[in-house]
Amino acid sequence: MKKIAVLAGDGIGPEIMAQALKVLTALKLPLEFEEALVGGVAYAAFGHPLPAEVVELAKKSDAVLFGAVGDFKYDNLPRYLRPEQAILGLRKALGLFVNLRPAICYPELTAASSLKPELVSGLDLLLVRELTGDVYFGQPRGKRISPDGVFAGTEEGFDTMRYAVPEVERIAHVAFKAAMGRSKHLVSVDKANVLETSQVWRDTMIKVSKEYPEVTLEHMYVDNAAMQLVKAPKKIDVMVTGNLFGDILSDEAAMLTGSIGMLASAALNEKGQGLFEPSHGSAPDIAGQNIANPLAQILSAAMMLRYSLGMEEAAVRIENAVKKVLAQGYRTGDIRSEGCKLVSCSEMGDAVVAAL
Ligand SMILES: NC(=O)c1ccc[n+]([C@@H]2O[C@H](COP(=O)([O-])OP(=O)(O)OC[C@H]3O[C@@H](n4cnc5c(N)ncnc54)[C@H](O)[C@@H]3O)[C@@H](O)[C@H]2O)c1
Ligand SMILES: CC(C)[C@H](C(=O)O)[C@@H](O)C(=O)O
Ligand SMILES: [Mg+2]
Repeated sequence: MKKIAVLAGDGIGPEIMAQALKVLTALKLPLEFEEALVGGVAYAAFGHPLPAEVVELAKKSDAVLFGAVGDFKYDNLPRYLRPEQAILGLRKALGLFVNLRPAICYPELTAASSLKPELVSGLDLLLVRELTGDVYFGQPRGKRISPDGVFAGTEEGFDTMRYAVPEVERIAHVAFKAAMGRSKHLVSVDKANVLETSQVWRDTMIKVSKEYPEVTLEHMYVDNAAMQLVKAPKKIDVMVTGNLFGDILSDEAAMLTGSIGMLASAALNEKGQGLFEPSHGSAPDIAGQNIANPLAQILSAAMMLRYSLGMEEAAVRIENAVKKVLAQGYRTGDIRSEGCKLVSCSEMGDAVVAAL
């Protein structure tokens, strides 16, 4: 029996999580689920977005299935109490430095993509994002009275962008291994023309590339990468980048697949333990209406079966069921197209269960 920590969170989190649980339950796998509150709902109940018990639950579980956290009503809380700290805190506490975000454009969704069908048809791009370093976690950071410069004496915010060589090495190995199993072409994204952090990143990528002579390593500045993603995304197969650039580029990549509601995400540590969540947020604008797309959450559950639980066959069953419901014409509002069968969030979950 494998133990899954189920952390649905805020906004659409509980709505999409219910669909993923429906699908997992229908597969009759040896899984037991333990639910807990995180994010804004945990702050409201316990005064903290990530209670210590939840970290313990996550650590002793075989995997974490995460929904989404956040609500604009918490925007004025200090950073350490904001709902987003739940996901950031879990990534740090579990050492989840690998983030895999596959951007796959299913044939039926080429019309829903933000790009012309010919640019995205057949798209299957893997974004490998470093997840526990960079400006997200670098110290020092804070707010202070500016000590120098033109704006000295005024309030300023500051963060520290940093990457240590071993930190880049370990994500580089993940990315090169992924490239070895695919087209043997790796694009590393940085801003080495401006940032010291990126120079360390690039030098380390070049050093690690010597261990993978079959892989062609290409470097791209992040501004160009943002452009290439919409110009010719199929020229990119595996893309590796840091935490901040990866966050931004993954939302951009999501729109090539038709919707942010299609982009699954796996966060893994050295032991293969993982947290699985859709790449999108809590979508407060559509929460409570049963209209969110649950497919990224359902596909994240499939990634959980594959990467943390060794249940490849069940993962493939879910992915095939998703392909089937799309072929059958079922669409939530975000991926609707002419002639489709427009369904609610829960109806989409039911359709996937029926298609298993
Ligand atoms: N991992 C996470 O938990 C996570 C990720 C991103 C953002 N957030 C948080 O979520 C909150 C809202 O952030 P945001 O609005 O910038 O980003 P968002 O991803 O929540 O929403 C952006 C847009 O995409 C739409 N959308 C998102 N998911 C969808 C789905 N499954 N189906 C249909 N439409 C979908 C939303 O309706 C919205 O219009 C913020 O508090 C933010 O910090 C959390
Ligand atoms: C909610 C936020 C902290 C998170 C991030 O920036 O990593 C989200 O945008 C994501 O992409 O998972
Ligand atoms: Mg993001």
